[in-house]
Amino acid sequence: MDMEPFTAGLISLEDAQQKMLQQLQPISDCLNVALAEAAGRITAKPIRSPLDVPPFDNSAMDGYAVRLSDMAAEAVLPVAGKAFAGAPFTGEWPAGSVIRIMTGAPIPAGCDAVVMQEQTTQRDGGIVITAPVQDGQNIRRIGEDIQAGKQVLDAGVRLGAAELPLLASLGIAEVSVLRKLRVAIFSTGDELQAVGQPLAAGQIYDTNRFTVSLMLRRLGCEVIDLGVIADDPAALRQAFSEADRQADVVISTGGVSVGEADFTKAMLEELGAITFWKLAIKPGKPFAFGRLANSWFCGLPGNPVSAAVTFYQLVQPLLATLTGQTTRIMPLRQRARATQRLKKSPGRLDFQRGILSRGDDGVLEVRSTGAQGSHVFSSFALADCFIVLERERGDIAPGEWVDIEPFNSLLEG
Ligand SMILES: Nc1nc2c(c(=O)[nH]1)N[C@H]1C(S)=C(S)[C@@H](COP(=O)(O)OP(=O)(O)OC[C@H]3O[C@@H](n4cnc5c(N)ncnc54)[C@H](O)[C@@H]3O)O[C@H]1N2
Ligand code: MOO
Repeated sequence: MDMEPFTAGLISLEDAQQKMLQQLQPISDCLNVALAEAAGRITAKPIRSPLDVPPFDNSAMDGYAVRLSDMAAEAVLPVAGKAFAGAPFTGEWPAGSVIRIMTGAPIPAGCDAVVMQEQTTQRDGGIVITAPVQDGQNIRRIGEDIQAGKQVLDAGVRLGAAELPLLASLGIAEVSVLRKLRVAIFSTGDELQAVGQPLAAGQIYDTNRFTVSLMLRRLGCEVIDLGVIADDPAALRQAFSEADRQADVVISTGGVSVGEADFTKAMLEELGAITFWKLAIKPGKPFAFGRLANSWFCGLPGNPVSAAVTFYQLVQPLLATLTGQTTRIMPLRQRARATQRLKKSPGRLDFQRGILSRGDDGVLEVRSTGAQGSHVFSSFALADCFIVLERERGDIAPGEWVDIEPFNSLLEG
């Protein structure tokens, strides 16, 4: 097979993820926050419902509350009163009559069923029911959705628009969440200039610290930004130590390959211990992971696409695991049909950037964003998914099936 050179000895993404995640112990420090402040936070404990939901039997329809014993063909039933959501019927309910009832209103005592308005006609100052009535129809029973005491959320759940309204519906005003993870970041490279400053000859703008800090904030972390560190062992040693003192996780970018100004891996070996270095993925090969005295260390490659891809594929599951999350740790993969030729050298697992669409036959299809170099960040701005191409595969022909991972909120606008 025409293997890409220099891929022997690289570890697979799955092995790397497993080696990394199995070492981690989730944090446990927690605090109570008001529900309105809890978006993006992670539950520290399972949450149980203090209430039955619904809290009382109520009507699912606008119509009439009836007793089955009052039902008779063609009978004209007078309306004895009204029940609204928030204003129950509390009077006497004479035999042979019905109660007008609105959706959400408490079911009057003795009521067997609710008949929707459309299945009645008005006659002689009362109503006639025009369809058969089943015992219990259109009544939403107390506790039908959630019973008091039932666990509604696990520990380790990120609170978003699906979870917070549920807690609001249960009247839970405060929730116990994990403290934010503290993540220290720095970029390495003598060539890097901060955005907003003019570029001198040979300089480029620091993209990676922007990417990493944005993704960390989206994941709800507290970011400790140590700036740009020169390609100098003494400066790096100091940055590593300062970051390790302050953070749960330290993330650097650049200097992790084999060049003469690449000191990241040596620093990790000097101040801590390497778990692995060099993955069989493209982009992102020189990613390094290990332990410092107090924190976990991720050395992301300098190329901007490589830094973003390794953050997405490795740092994201690391942060999720450190906060006790157990579901949706890995990006979801699906199959799609390639609409065009995709260039691929065997040897590494490729994460190419793609654009999804539906074919005329309704099948999910994917096309490339174009140039896939690990310095071509414009490939992200056009893309809405990764095209994940297995290690051993070569070029993909039009019509072949490929794995895709739709971008999650880290990469979406
Ligand atoms: N002889 C070899 N050379 C390289 C190999 C290899 O296996 N053997 N691997 C290549 C791969 S793959 C990658 S990825 C890069 C990663 O290198 P480093 O992590 O050491 O990164 P640098 O050399 O510092 O920078 C690479 C590239 O990216 C630019 N860069 C760095 N930081 C930033 C930043 N914060 N924002 C924007 N751009 C950044 C930097 O200027 C370089 O152009 O190594 C290959 N080489
Ligand atoms: O594998 Mo490196 O991350 O291209 O470009």
